[in-house]
Amino acid sequence: MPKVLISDSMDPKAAEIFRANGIEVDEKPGLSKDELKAIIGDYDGLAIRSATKVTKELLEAATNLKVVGRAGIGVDNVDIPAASAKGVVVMNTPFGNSITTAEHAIALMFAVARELPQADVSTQSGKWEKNRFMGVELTGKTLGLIGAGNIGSIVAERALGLRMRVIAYDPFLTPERAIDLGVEKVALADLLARADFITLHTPLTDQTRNVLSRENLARTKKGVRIVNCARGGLIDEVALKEALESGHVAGAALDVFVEEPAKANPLFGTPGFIATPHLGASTTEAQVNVAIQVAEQMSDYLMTGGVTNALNMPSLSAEEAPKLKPYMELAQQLGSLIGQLVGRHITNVAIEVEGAAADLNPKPITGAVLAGLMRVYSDTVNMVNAPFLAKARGLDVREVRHDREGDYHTLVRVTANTPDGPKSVAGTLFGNAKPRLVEMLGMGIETELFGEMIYIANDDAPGFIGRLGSTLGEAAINIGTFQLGRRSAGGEAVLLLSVDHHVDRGLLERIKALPGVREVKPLRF
Ligand SMILES: NC(=O)C1=CN([C@@H]2O[C@H](COP(=O)(O)OP(=O)(O)OC[C@H]3O[C@@H](n4cnc5c(N)ncnc54)[C@H](O)[C@@H]3O)[C@@H](O)[C@H]2O)C=CC1
Ligand SMILES: O=C(O)CCC(=O)C(=O)O
Repeated sequence: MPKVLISDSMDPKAAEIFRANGIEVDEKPGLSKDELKAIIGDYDGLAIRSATKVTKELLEAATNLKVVGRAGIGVDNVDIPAASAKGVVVMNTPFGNSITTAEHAIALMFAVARELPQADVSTQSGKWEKNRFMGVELTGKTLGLIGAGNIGSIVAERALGLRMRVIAYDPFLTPERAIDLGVEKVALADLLARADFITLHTPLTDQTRNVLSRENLARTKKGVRIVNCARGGLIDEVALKEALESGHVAGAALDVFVEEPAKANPLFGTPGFIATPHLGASTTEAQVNVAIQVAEQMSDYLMTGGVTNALNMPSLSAEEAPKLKPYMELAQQLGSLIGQLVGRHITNVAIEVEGAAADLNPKPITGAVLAGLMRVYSDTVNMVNAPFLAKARGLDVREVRHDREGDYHTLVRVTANTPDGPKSVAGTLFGNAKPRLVEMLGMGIETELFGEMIYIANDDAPGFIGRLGSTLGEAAINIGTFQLGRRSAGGEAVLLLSVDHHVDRGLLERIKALPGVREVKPLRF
């Protein structure tokens, strides 16, 4: 039974869903880094929000971990390259809290326009400072969105409803989408110069870090009001404090900070400044959404291999997964066979699909071929880390999709280029479900690939099979299946046999010494 740890506070629905799926679950929010490291080795899955930091160090201790699920959007608390290298899938829930976070941005925009928190503190302290709190209307003002993805788009929609004019800086926003949203796509400099309000909705990346730097803050319109419900690090906090103090920025509301939890921050106490403790996603609705979604996605992966919203491997929809599963098994077997045949001498690999296979998403098939192939380098390789391992080894991978109709209704062929020339293997599915090898090194041969097998290349000559049978019999090795293929009568032949027992090196040497044998290799699937 797989085990999942929920290490941040999460709606109880998550644990319910894990249990309903036959997964054991422990809920331990608030563990220290060392406490988490000490127990993480027991778990197959880790469900988190933003407090848990999934570092390289934690991943090294996570010897059984298969999946990290982020109940939320931002994954800057997960070292994704390290997770990928370890073969751990990282998933998020990209939509569950978008409306809630957009609403928080709108709420902060109102709060900063009318200084609501400051007015509340003043009023409850017995002052009646009607003249102190002179606000501004949102109607007719220009809102500048930095980032117009899911959350930015919802903010735009709401702001247009409030009769604001919306301009957006987002290099990935297409002109068509901008028209659909009713926003004007602008350059950053234009946005800074024109916006009365700026809200930020991008992830924190090397490109977005400090997007509101000291220089860019200086380029904003005097009296601008700024809201950040995305990530700390998008704004230079010290420069923002100084801009608030000088009056260049009239107000700022931040939900996110460079250092979180933000127990102390340069901005605290600055006039015109409002803070919330990373509450963007904190509504009952959003927390239920993300808890359900993350638990369903993780359960699906742990119990069936289905992949949704993964950040480091191709997704497999519930519709695609059953169709792709036998292909992935076939692809993994073919990758494994070619890897075992040619060892580490591969410089590039081509994965060709034709017939029914050509209509499928090629990425999972490629991932599975590489997972099989890269086993020659590592025992811990899987679909997640195989493409990274292949890249690290400088393996050039090509996907080819043929429209032609071949001899088989569906076919996957894997060709590896080696210093001795190209070597290929191909397979099909019997009954759309059972993987079968149908071609090996250019010769037709039909067999399942399973358990312990022996590959022999030999001269096609009378008496060979008898001698081979006797050699195996003398070693008390029982043959399970036995398949032959040959290039031409009396020419090169290949033989694939499955055996019920492990074949030791001595026996392989004796087979190799038989007359007519060109090559012998043990295979394991
Ligand atoms: N405060 C909170 O509790 C929450 C914060 N968030 C934060 O909000 C961020 C945005 O979330 P979504 O809208 O769902 O993500 P998204 O991926 O749908 O949108 C992000 C947008 O940023 C744009 N972008 C990327 N690089 C950019 C750049 N250099 N300059 C300008 N735009 C750029 C992208 O093109 C994309 O349209 C998340 O990454 C997360 O960090 C999300 C949920 C809750
Ligand atoms: O889980 C939370 O409260 C934070 C949500 C968040 O920041 C995100 O989804 O990116």
